[in-house]
Amino acid sequence: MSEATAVRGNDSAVIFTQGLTKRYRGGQLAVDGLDLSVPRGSVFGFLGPNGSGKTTTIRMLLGLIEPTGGSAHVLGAPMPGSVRRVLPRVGALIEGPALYGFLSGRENLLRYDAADPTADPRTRVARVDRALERVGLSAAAAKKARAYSLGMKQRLGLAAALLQPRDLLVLDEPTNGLDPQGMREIRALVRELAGDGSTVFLSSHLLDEIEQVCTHTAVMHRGRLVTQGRVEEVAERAAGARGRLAVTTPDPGEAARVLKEHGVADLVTEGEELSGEPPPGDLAELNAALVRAGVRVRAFGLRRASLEDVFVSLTGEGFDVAG
Ligand SMILES: Nc1ncnc2c1ncn2[C@@H]1O[C@H](COP(=O)(O)OP(=O)(O)OP(=O)(O)O)[C@@H](O)[C@H]1O
Repeated sequence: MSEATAVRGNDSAVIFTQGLTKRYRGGQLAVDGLDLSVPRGSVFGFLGPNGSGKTTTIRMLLGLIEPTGGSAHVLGAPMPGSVRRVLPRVGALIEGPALYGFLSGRENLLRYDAADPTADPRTRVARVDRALERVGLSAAAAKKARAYSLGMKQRLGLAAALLQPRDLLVLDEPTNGLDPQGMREIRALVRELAGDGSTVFLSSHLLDEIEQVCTHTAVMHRGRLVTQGRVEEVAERAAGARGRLAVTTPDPGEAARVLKEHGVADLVTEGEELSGEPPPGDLAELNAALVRAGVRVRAFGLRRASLEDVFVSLTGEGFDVAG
């Protein structure tokens, strides 16, 4: 059936939850019966609008709060019971890194490394320099952290998560608050980290971020899982295997008539762009029919459904609603 089932079968899930649930003391059901399966080596995008339960889930996965129901396994071990065994193998960046503003970037990392009882002090400096280099902060390493931009602070947080080799990186909204350039840089860095073989689990409320960076995704809505799997599969599953037909033309009225006549359903016209459900059969014929009718076609093709389409079709709501 789904990717999740396959992963369960071959035991390669780095994160695996069953019925994971968190009800806060005030009664708020923040996460409701979550079954999550994160394949080894994936860049897994945990997607949902603000308030959909992402941070609560991450906090449970890292053993920072106790679930009120269900179970969570991280790197094969139950959480929060195995925190001591699991956390040294997990690099985490949650809710912005905690930094000392009066220390330089390098000094912050040296301190961070010194707080890790498993870190060998003799190799500390080399380790810190390698991490700084990895995130592109070598040149700014001597600057005080308070003079860092938000993007540089995020990089420094990532560097802290990378001091040791990690099997899993957990990043909670790593591009939150960054300008477009900062976002691009952090995304490129995440791709690079994933290329090194660790599994990356990142949360985001940005659909295009997940589409650009991730191999897999799980979509949350009001504490519940809406769908999960490979990004392309998730997009296809909800919108039908073929996606939507998209036509650009300066003759939208005539184009709409021809498309309808040829069985294109759910037709939407926005200026010179038309889109609709493609009819069965050869689309080349449809294109030829447009041209025969005198429609000047600028572009004609199938557009893959976006994660936004998926979210809207599965929840009946736009993505911007807060849970
Ligand atoms: N400590 C808490 N006590 C009570 N309710 C909480 C607590 N933390 C979060 N919540 C509620 O639980 C729900 C899920 O919040 P959570 O922070 O997990 O969502 P999120 O998807 O991470 O959103 P955001 O991106 O805004 O952080 C929200 O309705 C939130 O108000």
